[in-house]
Amino acid sequence: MDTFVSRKRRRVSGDQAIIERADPPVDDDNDSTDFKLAILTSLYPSVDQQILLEALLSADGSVEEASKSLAPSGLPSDLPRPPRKDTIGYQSSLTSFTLPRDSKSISPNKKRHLTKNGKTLHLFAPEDIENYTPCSIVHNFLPTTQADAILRELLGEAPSFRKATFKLFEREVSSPHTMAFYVDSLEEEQAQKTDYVYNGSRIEDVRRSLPEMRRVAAIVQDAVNKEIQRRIRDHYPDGKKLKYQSPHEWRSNASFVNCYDGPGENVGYHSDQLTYIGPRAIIGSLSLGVAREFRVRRIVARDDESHLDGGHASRADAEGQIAIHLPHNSLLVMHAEMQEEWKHSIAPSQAIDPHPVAGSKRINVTYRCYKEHLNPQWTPKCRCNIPAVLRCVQKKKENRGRYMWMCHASYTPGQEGCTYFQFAEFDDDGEPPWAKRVKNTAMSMNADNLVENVTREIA
Ligand SMILES: O=C(O)CCC(=O)C(=O)O
Ligand SMILES: [Fe+2]
Repeated sequence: MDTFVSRKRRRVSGDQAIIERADPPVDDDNDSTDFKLAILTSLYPSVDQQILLEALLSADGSVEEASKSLAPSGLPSDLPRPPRKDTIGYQSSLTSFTLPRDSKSISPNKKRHLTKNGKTLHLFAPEDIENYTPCSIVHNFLPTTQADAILRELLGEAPSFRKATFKLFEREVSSPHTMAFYVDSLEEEQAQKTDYVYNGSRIEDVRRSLPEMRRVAAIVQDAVNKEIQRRIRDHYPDGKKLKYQSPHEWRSNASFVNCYDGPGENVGYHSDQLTYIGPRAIIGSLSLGVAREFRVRRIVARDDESHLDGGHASRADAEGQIAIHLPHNSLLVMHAEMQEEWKHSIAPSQAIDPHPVAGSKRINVTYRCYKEHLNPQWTPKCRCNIPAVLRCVQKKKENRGRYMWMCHASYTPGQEGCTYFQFAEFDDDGEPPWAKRVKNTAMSMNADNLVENVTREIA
């Protein structure tokens, strides 16, 4: 699972070599509100995020105080509770929203605030979603029987899913939902267990993709490649792929499967980790079972006031929270501009409509394309001798969009690490300087295998 919380990084003083600066020009305050909210969410999974946020604000940002105010009765009595709506088929907080007639051609990159007074814009129609967010959606994606088949297959797995845990100042905190990680081959399974590092630790429970997951992966792959081409043609400047976006076919070779059991389970605002999927990554995300709300919001640099419209708009309006309704059997494609420029979450809900097969559960499969040249055997290691994490500067205007390799501990709460930092270089196709070497090695290994097989056959 990706890091879905962040924290204030420790600052270390003193001169350092350029490649190991203690104070990289990055996101020093990296969304501490999101982080605090994630802690509160993990402590009070069934309490609405809005209520948690109110508690946090009333407590001047102190998680401890906010937690105290929430603890005795479960809910502070003077906090507003969002109204309950009993709309059939939708999460309760979803409301219909009519966009202006001329809205179709507005690119999501245009600086126009769609949300006002911090309100959430709710989108349902595919054309609105692709025009106003970095995502596109395909409803009724699989034949009905196949959607049910993969849902049943994964519901069979879900009881053994685990919450992602992370250490926070000597305390273990867990994500308010469960998940598991799947890869296609035995070789990949072994490499994942021994080489790959996520939030500073290795994943012990790496699973092999199940038969229906594999069949669906092939369909997802075709659909994602089509959606990528359509996006490039219809939405990107001059109909060209973005800088750092891969020109190669998108291939699904790993997936995280998430399970949200009941309305309270959720995942806080985050961007997916780029370490193994690279810059301008694309993710295919299949939703099954209970319909839930996927929220996205733009990342606004902390020192960038330009979005604030001369003081007339708030930061919340500049971030522009948008809710995308994800019904059963829908494929959401997170396009190349998503992870670097936007954050996403699954919001806790007040009420859900039970699904005939899944009951109270939503299952989500995020199909990912792990890059061979980002296998940890090739990427930089920090001074703790752990593969460095790849991050993109999001919150500081000055270096926004630049990539960097850094010690994982800088972003893992409660963990001590080193101060390793290095700007990451990629060519226009998102390939690091060592990519050619990786290709040559792979080619010579294939040639060796071929010779070995032929020799064996002759003998
Ligand atoms: O459940 C979802 O739709 C999103 C999950 C997610 O963001 C993730 O796995 O990184
Ligand atoms: Fe994610």
